[in-house]
Amino acid sequence: MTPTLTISRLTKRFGEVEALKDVSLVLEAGRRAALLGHNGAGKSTMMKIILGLISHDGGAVSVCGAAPGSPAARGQVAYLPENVAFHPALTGEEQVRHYLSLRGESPKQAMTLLARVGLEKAARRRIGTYSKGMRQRVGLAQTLIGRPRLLVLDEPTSGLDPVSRRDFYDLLDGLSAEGTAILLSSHVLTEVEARTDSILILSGGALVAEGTLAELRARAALPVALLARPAEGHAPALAAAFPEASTGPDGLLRLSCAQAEKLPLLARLTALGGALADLEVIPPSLEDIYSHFSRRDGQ
Ligand SMILES: Nc1ncnc2c1ncn2[C@@H]1O[C@H](COP(=O)(O)OP(=O)(O)OP(=O)(O)O)[C@@H](O)[C@H]1O
Repeated sequence: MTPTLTISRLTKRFGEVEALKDVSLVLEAGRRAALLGHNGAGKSTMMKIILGLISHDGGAVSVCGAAPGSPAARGQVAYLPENVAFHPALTGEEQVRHYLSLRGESPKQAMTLLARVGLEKAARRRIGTYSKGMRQRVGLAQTLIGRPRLLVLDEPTSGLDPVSRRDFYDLLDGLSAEGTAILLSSHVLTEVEARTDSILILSGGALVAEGTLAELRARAALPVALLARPAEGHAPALAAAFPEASTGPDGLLRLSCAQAEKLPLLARLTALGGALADLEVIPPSLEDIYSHFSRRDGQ
């Protein structure tokens, strides 16, 4: 089956700026990919090219087998911008009916779409009275018109509280289970970890990493930190046993090792028995992994 989105060796230049450099990726039906990257990394440029809003200089992009921006591609792709704006005086139902008419679809579907995103009860209220999370749901309802096979969502959860975010991702899970491919940009690493199938990191226009978080974690091979609390009166003995460790002002012994050396180090520490009051193992954080890959020149 043709992948929903195929990008090969994509390049885009704005004058002196190389916004995208040789980017290749494939997004299969039903897969959810998170696009991460620093400000100016090229995320919006990539989304605009996929949507057919701007042209590219080199390489190829195919949306469900069609060229971006062609009628065939436009019928299969939907976009939710970061700052979605609706008319505050319209009700949710009126707004979605309007979009349905613009797409040549029956406005009667409005309530079904709003129910799909959990807005059936508020559908007849003015959008001006909606919370940010509810407005995002109107936006998502609008993207579902015509059952697109690819959703492109630009920071869809920015400004949402944790519960609204979880609800939003629950909706996306349902859509991906039906075969919709989802490409979303985000700066919230913790949410994309659990709620997407793969992570794409753009840095300076290049795709520098692609995979599940577990794969990226393994590839980054960042050190693991261990914090050991000495038992009363055992701090000097512990420090002597681990000369490579540093002791913080909190009295904790700080050690760092490669992932493969973690168990031998733990064994050495636990062999000390009563000299140790507590031990904490701290794996590299999502931020550590992200900054490992997205480091820009000179940073
Ligand atoms: N129309 C344009 N004209 C000139 N330069 C542009 C244009 N659009 C984007 N750029 C440049 O291309 C690079 C990539 O920009 P882009 O907007 O794609 O980044 P981004 O990853 O979406 O950033 P952000 O997270 O801040 O939205 C930046 O250096 C930007 O200044």
